[in-house]
Amino acid sequence: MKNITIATRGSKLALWQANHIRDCLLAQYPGISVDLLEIKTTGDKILDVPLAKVGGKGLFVKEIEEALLDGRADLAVHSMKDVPVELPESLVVGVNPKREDNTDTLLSVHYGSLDELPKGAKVGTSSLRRRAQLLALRPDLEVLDLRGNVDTRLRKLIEGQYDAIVMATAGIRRLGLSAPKMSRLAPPAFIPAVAQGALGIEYAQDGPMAELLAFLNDGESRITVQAERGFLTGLDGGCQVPIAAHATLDGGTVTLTGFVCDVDGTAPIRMEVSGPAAEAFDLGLDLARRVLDAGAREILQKLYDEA
Ligand SMILES: NCc1[nH]cc(CCC(=O)O)c1CC(=O)O
Repeated sequence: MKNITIATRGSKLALWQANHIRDCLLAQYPGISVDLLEIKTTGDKILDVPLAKVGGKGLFVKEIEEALLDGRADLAVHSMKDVPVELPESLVVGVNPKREDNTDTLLSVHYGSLDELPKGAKVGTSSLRRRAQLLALRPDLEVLDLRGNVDTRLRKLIEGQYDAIVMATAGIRRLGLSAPKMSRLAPPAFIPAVAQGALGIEYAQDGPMAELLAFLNDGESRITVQAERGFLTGLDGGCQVPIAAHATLDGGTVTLTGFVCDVDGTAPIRMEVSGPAAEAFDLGLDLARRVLDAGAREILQKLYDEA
């Protein structure tokens, strides 16, 4: 193939990620050309409603998958965190490039850590997972909605609408963003979202992309993402519920921590499992079953009924 088209969202982060993969392709295959096709997704259009209330899975990928299915694009670069567990039948996310730091970061103008925030401080995030874990650690905080692209969120912080905001460390690093004070919110106290920090490349299963893109896959990233997505699959959860997971790989053994709690941070359920890397996805499914039996079933049912 001489010309390759990458479908991507138009946000700064999405464009950085698509351009990163474009650069990798150009370096690997001198002489090819790579174009970006920018696509506006439902998630990009609905900016005034908290994501948890918009509902539905795959808000950031559906229109992009349509471009893959009708041949307008050859591949799509996604934040793996935004990719639902169910894909259209003929498409696969067959490649996970090397993963960035998967933690969250607290950004603030005045406060260098969660402990330093004054009583009742306003913290911005629209993620139920971040909200719940913030409240579990600091029940006094006032957690407020915060939508928009990564740079919009940072602007709202600097303007003084919030005492602090929480964003994925990966997005901050990729865009080279900073705030006067930054501190990492990391496991075991603060568990990341499933697949946070990972990219996923989606393409038609039967086409030439699998072979062409194979060099971009990172084995360790693929395995940790598989374990975490197994957990998400077993919980039948989208990003609209407080679900968190964190996998690590040591030799051939993957260790997965799974976490579910109520939206106010109460009734936390945290469990861990270890097993062979080759069974990463099934380990995640197993852990989900155990977490459901330990009380997560009631928590999630309540949230889905309200949605
Ligand atoms: N839902 C938006 C989204 N999807 C992926 C990232 C961050 C980058 C990543 O996790 O790879 C973000 C922004 C954020 O959560 O702060």
